[in-house]
Amino acid sequence: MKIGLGSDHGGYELKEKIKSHLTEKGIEVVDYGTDSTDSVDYPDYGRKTAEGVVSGECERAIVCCGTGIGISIAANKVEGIRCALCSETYSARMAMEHNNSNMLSLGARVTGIDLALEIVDVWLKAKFEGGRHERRVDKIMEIERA
Ligand SMILES: O=C(CO)[C@H](O)[C@H](O)[C@H](O)COP(=O)(O)O
Repeated sequence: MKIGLGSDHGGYELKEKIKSHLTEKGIEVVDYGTDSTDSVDYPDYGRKTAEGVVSGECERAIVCCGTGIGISIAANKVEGIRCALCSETYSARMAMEHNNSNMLSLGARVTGIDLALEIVDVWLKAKFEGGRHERRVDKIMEIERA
């Protein structure tokens, strides 16, 4: 599985930790930036990372900014993206099992590194349950086509 990663300056350090964490597990990553803590605009990186998922360059992606809010809002504007902002593991699991999210967002100024890495692991391990949830996710995607 290839995982995309993106962040603004506020999420840069967390993105780098996630990159090492995934690489150590043998998971391939595609890094869409940013490349330092110099101030940048989160919509640029939310969009770029989301487009990597939609194009198929990566299967799923993880984005980080200060709160995780701005970058998830930006990512969710890209057609085909379901980006879930999570600050605990239960929501991360549900975001896959029920919502079939293809992107995870984390707030580097909100969630500590150890918890953030646990959230990443839970989200990556979880599987979409389908069934009634498929109908609901299909309805979400219909909104984009309306
Ligand atoms: O987009 C955000 C909030 O929704 C992120 O937290 C950004 O990282 C934050 O706004 C950046 O703020 P800064 O004061 O420019 O570092």
